Amino acid sequence: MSDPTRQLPYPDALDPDGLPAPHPLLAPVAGLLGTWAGRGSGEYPTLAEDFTYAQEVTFSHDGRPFLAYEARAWLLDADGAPLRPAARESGWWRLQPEGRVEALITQPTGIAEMLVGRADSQAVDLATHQVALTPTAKEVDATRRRYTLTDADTLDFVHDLAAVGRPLQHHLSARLRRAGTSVVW
Ligand code: HEM
Repeated sequence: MSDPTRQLPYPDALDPDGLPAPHPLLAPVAGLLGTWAGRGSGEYPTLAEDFTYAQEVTFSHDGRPFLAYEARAWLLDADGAPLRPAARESGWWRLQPEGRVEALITQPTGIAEMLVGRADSQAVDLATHQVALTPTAKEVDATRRRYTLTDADTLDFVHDLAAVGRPLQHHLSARLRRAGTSVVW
């Protein structure tokens, strides 16, 4: 039986100023470390209706040159109340010299994305390197993601999608606030 009070010898850190110190290659993405929450909206030409959603995103590290990434979203009704669980994903953002990023992100819908791109202290841009699909997953050809630190506590996110036979186009936009600041679901 595992003991829930047992401390991992190498816990993940959410705070860039805490211990372990972030690996130097994480410098361009240090501003992302922590938990973010907020709201977004989405659309796609195959969908009958646009939608609004809430999302929580966490970036952490264990001292090595990658971010652990986790995100979960749920749809909201017209009054802003939770409607049902939506997209979840988790993965690893591997930082390379000169702010180059290699990201691996998987979703429970059977989609595994490998993305490459660049980070500077203001923004991270990622675009598809490869997509792998389980046999029953929806067809996804490519995605493009931009994460912008509008200020130290505000993270804007835009996600474009080429899927189900449609060319790359807007799927999601969200504004997230650093947890502990004024979060609006
Ligand atoms: C915050 C994250 C996301 C939210 C809230 C979201 C929301 C939605 C919603 C509401 C739908 C309509 C189907 C349904 O009701 O489930 C949908 C469809 C879809 N989404 Fe997303 N999505 C997100 C992220 C993603 C990502 C990361 C991908 C791909 C890498 C993706 C790919 C798709 C595809 C392929 C469809 C199906 C389109 C179709 O069959 O017509 N979504 N999404």
